[in-house]
Amino acid sequence: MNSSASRIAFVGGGNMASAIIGGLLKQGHAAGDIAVMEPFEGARERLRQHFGVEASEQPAQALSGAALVVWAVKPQTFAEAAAAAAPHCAGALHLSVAAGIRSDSMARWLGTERIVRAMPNTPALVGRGMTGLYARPGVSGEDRARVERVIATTGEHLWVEHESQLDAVTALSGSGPAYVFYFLEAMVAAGLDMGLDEAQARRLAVGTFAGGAELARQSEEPLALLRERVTSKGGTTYAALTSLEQDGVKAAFQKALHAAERRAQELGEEFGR
Ligand SMILES: NC(=O)C1=CN([C@@H]2O[C@H](COP(=O)(O)OP(=O)(O)OC[C@H]3O[C@@H](n4cnc5c(N)ncnc54)[C@H](O)[C@@H]3O)[C@@H](O)[C@H]2O)C=CC1
Ligand SMILES: O=C(O)[C@@H]1CCC=N1
Repeated sequence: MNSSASRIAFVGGGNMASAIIGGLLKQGHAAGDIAVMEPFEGARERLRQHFGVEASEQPAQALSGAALVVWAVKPQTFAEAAAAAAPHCAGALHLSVAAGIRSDSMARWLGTERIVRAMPNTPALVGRGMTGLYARPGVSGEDRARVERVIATTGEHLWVEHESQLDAVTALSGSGPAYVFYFLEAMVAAGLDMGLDEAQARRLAVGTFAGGAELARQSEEPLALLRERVTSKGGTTYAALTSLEQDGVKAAFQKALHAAERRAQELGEEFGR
């Protein structure tokens, strides 16, 4: 087992851990400096084959000597994983991607204040992630910079000042890719109804989302103005947007994000004890 300042251990080796490990390796981090604690043999084997990293169900093996421990387990299993892992990660900096689990709970379980929470999203898999970060008071600038270096391998990040804001980040960008896919599914289905084939409809819908998002990114103008520029008086866009408004889609969408935020709060309460 290695022991070095660049050694990173993951607790949980599923989707999010894989996205971050993929980003680290692409940026030149040595596979030999990454280890994963993962209870399922199938998942361990996939990690070894795919990334060439060490994977073990034994906390001591996976965690000892890690300078950074990344928590990528479900909120429901965090407490159980922490009980097994805590004795083996003394002196480490901790980074959690779990939705809802508060840093207060982590500090209690792990006996340290060196905790940063992150809320990434799955476009991290292709280097286009958007991650919100929160550092517990007292986390040093050096520790923040270390976390930034890891997260930067998966895309962009932004810091929030208050931990409660991470629940909003979770609702907006953490869950957000699912909303994008949901709208894409609806656009593709409509395209099929109107006589396009699946491949054509998918290409048009995905290209439009990517292009619209890029235009918004490069523009400093209000989003409403970008929308109005598409909307000719008495034209097709006007017809579509009027139909959406009549059906209360914008209000329903905002309500949906509040439901996600509430669920993040509940996860923290239910599984942070
Ligand atoms: N999937 C997503 O879009 C996002 C997920 N998250 C958060 O990331 C965390 C992980 O989510 P996913 O990677 O999607 O889940 P996942 O189910 O793909 O991965 C979780 C892994 O943890 C392992 N595990 C279960 N019990 C364990 C234990 N006691 N010790 C160590 N490992 C254990 C499981 O075998 C599994 O491989 C969650 O807390 C979720 O809230 C955050 C942002 C986005
Ligand atoms: O659905 C969830 O709970 C996780 C957190 C954000 C995205 N997936």
